[in-house]
Amino acid sequence: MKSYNSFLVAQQQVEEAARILNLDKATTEFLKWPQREFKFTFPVRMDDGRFEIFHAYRVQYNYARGPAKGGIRFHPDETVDVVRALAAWMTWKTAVVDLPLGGAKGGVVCDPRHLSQKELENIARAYIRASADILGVDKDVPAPDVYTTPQTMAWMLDEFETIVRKHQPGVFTDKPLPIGGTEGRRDATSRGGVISVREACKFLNIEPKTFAIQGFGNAGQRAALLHEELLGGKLIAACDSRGGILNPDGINAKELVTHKLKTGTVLNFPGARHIPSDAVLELDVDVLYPAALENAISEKNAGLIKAKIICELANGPTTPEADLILYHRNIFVLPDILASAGGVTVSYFEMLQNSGGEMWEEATVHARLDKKISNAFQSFSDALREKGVHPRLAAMVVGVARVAEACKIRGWV
Ligand SMILES: NC(=O)C1=CN([C@@H]2O[C@H](COP(=O)(O)OP(=O)(O)OC[C@H]3O[C@@H](n4cnc5c(N)ncnc54)[C@H](OP(=O)(O)O)[C@@H]3O)[C@@H](O)[C@H]2O)C=CC1
Ligand SMILES: O=C(O)CCC(=O)C(=O)O
Repeated sequence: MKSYNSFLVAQQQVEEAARILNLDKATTEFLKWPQREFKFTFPVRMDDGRFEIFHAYRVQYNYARGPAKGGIRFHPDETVDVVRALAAWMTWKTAVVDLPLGGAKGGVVCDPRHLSQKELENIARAYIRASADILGVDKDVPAPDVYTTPQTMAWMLDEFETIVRKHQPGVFTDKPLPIGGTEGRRDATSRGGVISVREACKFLNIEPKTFAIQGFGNAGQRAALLHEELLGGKLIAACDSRGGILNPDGINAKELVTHKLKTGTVLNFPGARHIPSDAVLELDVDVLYPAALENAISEKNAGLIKAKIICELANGPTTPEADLILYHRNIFVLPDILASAGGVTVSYFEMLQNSGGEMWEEATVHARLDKKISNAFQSFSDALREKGVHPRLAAMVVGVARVAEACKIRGWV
């Protein structure tokens, strides 16, 4: 099977957008690379008394528009190139939703599924001891990503504040509420995605009656609940890393979330039959939500996809070859840098509340998020119409143009 280097994919996407925008050579080259990247190696004491050595990264891709921003992932397959790609996509994502932020991402090579809570805490704190000097409200602001949670942010914030010896809640977002988190952040990624599906359905004149979800963690679970609640559709299939389930008559999203939280998997959900995880991508549904990892949709399966709309809650789930196949098959891709921008948008609201000592009502967060995503969809659909390119390229054109403009105004290129 062909393997993908996500960073090469991210660089190719910049080149394509730069060509449409007629960017000069220096600007294009500058935007193809991270401005700063850090590699950390640290020992952590494990529950059995041994020390284990962990490798970790933080990539600050571009900060022309504001402090670098993006999650920290704990995953066994993490590499510097994956983190670079994720940091690049954060840069275009914050620009597409027009936030005064740059893009960053971090990662620790580890498998949380085989670590205790104490070991995870030790890793989180060690990561901050290694990186504290490059983080800050006006430098770089992390958040959770795959296999990290608000609890991870709480440990990281505590370690950071112990080092700097003052309260700095805005240095981490998607924190638990009692230490400065915001209402509405936990489901913000999925809420943003579902809002973008609502806008796409108006744009395409489609009714989002049935949907399937690949990946059933934070983003996937909340998408299941919110699609049902806001758009009224029926969930027919879902999967996680252990396998998938299908029930064409419909799966109650709330019951499936409860089942997943109780048993750790979507498997054995009453009334549904088992299917391979990847089969969830190929079902005949109105909307497909990839909500797991990169490169799930490639030239291998793009020809088999039957969804009308693909809403990319995951970062980088579709390869460039698949983008073209889907475009020519008239399947509408809501690209990650728009569809998954709800999370960072509400993270920005959290930063605003932390700096002003405010606590917004949940309804305020939801209304402001809706406005941001709806406006971003408008810029994206304008670019689609004006440039006549496939959806990811249209979104990239919006994001890259804004970042390039900020670099130029600063006199960088
Ligand atoms: N959290 C956020 O705010 C944001 C997240 N994203 C992106 O959304 C995606 C999911 O993140 P999030 O929900 O936070 O992460 P979680 O760790 O909460 O969930 C990840 C899910 O993906 C599943 N998974 C992993 N590998 C596979 C596979 N091969 N096939 C099917 N499922 C798989 C996991 O399965 P299992 O449960 O069995 O481990 C888990 O259910 C990532 O791409 C992330 O970068 C994007 C924007 C913001
Ligand atoms: O809220 C954040 O800063 C993290 C968002 C993120 O990591 C993402 O959008 O991929």
